[in-house]
Amino acid sequence: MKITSVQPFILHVPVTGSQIADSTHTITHWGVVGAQIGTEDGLTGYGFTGTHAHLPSDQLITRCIATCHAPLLLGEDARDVNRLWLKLARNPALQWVGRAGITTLSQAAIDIALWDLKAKAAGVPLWKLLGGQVREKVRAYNTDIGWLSLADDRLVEGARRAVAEGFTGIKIKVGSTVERDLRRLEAVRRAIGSDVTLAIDGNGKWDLPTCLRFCRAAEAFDVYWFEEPLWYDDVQGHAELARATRIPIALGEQLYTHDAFAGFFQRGAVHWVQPDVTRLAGLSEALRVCEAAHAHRLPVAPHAGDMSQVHVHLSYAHPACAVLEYIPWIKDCFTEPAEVVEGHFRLPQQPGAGTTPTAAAWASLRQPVA
Ligand SMILES: O=C(NO)[C@H](O)[C@H](O)[C@H](O)CO
Ligand SMILES: [Mg+2]
Repeated sequence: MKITSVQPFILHVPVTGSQIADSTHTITHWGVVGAQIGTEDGLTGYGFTGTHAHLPSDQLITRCIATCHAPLLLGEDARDVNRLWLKLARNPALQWVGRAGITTLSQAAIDIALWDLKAKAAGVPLWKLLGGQVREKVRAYNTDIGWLSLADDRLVEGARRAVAEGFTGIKIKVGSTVERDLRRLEAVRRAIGSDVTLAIDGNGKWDLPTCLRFCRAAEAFDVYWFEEPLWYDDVQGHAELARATRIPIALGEQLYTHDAFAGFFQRGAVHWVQPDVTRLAGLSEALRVCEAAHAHRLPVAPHAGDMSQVHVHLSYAHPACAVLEYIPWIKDCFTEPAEVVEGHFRLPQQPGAGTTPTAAAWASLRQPVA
């Protein structure tokens, strides 16, 4: 299956309600920045990374795809996913400028497109290619009702709505002030009752004293996990917090390599592991993180950088995966949207990795790649 073309693309897709915010980011669109890989036998694979739709930095990624990674792929056999992953990740010049960052976001799009091709060539959904269904259902939790930009009453109303729609888990954002966030956490727990899992996500904003003060009070509300409480690379801080609170610590959406996860595993600084194929240079590295998490008996909850289009396949096929994030912004851009029915992700049926855009999205949402 010889690679004959590698074309970058950028789609900018509106978020729910025109703008959302967490403790660190305020965005109006999600960036689907990817690669379309053509082969001599007519199959086309699609892969993408996830961004905050900042066009100049999206174009850094597409330039990396077009000028750095594409020349390493043309003429190669698309089935050689492992060999090509190493060829790109260990290319001396590219390794020198970026073992983490633009080059890994660019490689994420390439690697996912190669897995899409592999599954399409086999005529099966990716979860089948990864070894088949290891669980009957994949439970969803809804993040799209928990933004920090929502007023208290809208937050509580959205939590109630998600539960009424069948979600058995939700996640709300924290990272404003301890007092405000505790008030919102209590109001949401009161509204949804004790049977719905309620996670919180700080997106790395607070320092350790603030987290310690918040967790002391927050433990009363049965918090399912505290996601990214501290700065993304702060292993020591997360290890101290993990020992000081009964609230499980979740992290991983900002980590670029399985080595970065290893540091948190070794220090007991994480309980819920959140790899993201769109940041980890693709599915190939995310699988290594899932294997490592499983070896440490830690559950995996992949981050929705792909809005779960690819992670729904991973979650059906890998024994370490336990629950999956639901953010619906981009699902209708794809020929098989990652859908949630009665609180669980539907099992994908189409051949491929769930990354094939619809003609309408391809035509209406495309942005210039250079
Ligand atoms: O942290 C997250 N999920 O767990 C979300 O990806 C971020 O909140 C969004 O990208 C908006 O910045
Ligand atoms: Mg998060």
